[in-house]
Amino acid sequence: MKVTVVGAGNVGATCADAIAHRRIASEVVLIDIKEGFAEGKALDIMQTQTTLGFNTKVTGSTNDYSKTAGSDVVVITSGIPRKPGMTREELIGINAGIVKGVAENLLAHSPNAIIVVVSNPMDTMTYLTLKATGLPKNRIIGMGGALDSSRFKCYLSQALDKPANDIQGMVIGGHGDTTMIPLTRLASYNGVPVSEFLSEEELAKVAADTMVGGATLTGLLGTSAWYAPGASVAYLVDSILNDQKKMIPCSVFLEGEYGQNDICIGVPCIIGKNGVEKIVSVELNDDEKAKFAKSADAVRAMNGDLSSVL
Ligand SMILES: NC(=O)c1ccc[n+]([C@@H]2O[C@H](COP(=O)([O-])OP(=O)(O)OC[C@H]3O[C@@H](n4cnc5c(N)ncnc54)[C@H](O)[C@@H]3O)[C@@H](O)[C@H]2O)c1
Ligand SMILES: O=C(O)C[C@H](O)C(=O)O
Repeated sequence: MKVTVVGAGNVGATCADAIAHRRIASEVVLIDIKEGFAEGKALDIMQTQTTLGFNTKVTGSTNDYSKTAGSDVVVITSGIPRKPGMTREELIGINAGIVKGVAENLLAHSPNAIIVVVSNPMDTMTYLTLKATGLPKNRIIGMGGALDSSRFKCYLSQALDKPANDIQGMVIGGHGDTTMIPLTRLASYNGVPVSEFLSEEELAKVAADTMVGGATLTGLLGTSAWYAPGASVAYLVDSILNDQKKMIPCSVFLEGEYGQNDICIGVPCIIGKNGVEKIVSVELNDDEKAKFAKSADAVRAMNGDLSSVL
């Protein structure tokens, strides 16, 4: 199985590395516009083959899309990241043009690929990719909810002082500082609702920390995060390539689900070899429904700014 990752920067290279060393695909192609950059990252990853014990072939290319031909999955991470104090939404002006051009180049060489969109503002970039390519909605998946949910479980594990892998939880809604919806009501510690162990105030703090999880890291690092984002993309790609049918919150095109139409936003999905195989309808309470509608309004307003590229 072949995966192309566009953008050999922090997230793209970390994702390629995770796909290779976890043996998720037999071949990974990294591609970037910066001369020699993707080739260098690929060579560096290949030099971990014997110490990490994998056989995935990783190659790099400077803007030559013929090298990406026949990819089963393509991941778009190209574009600029935010700096401290910025929102993801402020990236739209530069990233929209990049994502649209990249998606067209990818499809010309891999007409059957499933596209995973990572570049921010991710929900709007996912919508743009869907509209610009005209591909069926099951083949366009925005990655954000997998990352936000892993941060949610990390903060829950710290508040509970319990192992993160014993915790279940999900974040839906937009992938934005104010649009994310950590579903604290449904989170559990080995099946026991976390509300049995944490007060309302403690749960509200976990939710608030989760929502600004990306901004907190951007403040600490001076640019946005890459280890958890890269690992989250690899987790999603694994579910596609190995037909794992995991339930992962992803930004996908809605046609009536969760009361929304003509929008890409985070909802729980079954992810397998056909991409989005099912959108799972979770019964939300009134407060969660109101938050989801508000989140969708904000994402839809951002989509309105795509008129110059669509
Ligand atoms: N969805 C998520 O959960 C999530 C998580 C982390 C980062 N991101 C987003 O991913 C994007 C990348 O972040 P990063 O930290 O890797 O940034 P980065 O600057 O480290 O890497 C981006 C790379 O894209 C390349 N690039 C730019 N235009 C290109 C083009 N037309 N074709 C090919 N490559 C091109 C650049 O040369 C650079 O190497 C940002 O928009 C960031 O906000 C999203
Ligand atoms: O925070 C960002 O800008 C990058 C990414 O969306 C993240 O959540 O880490």
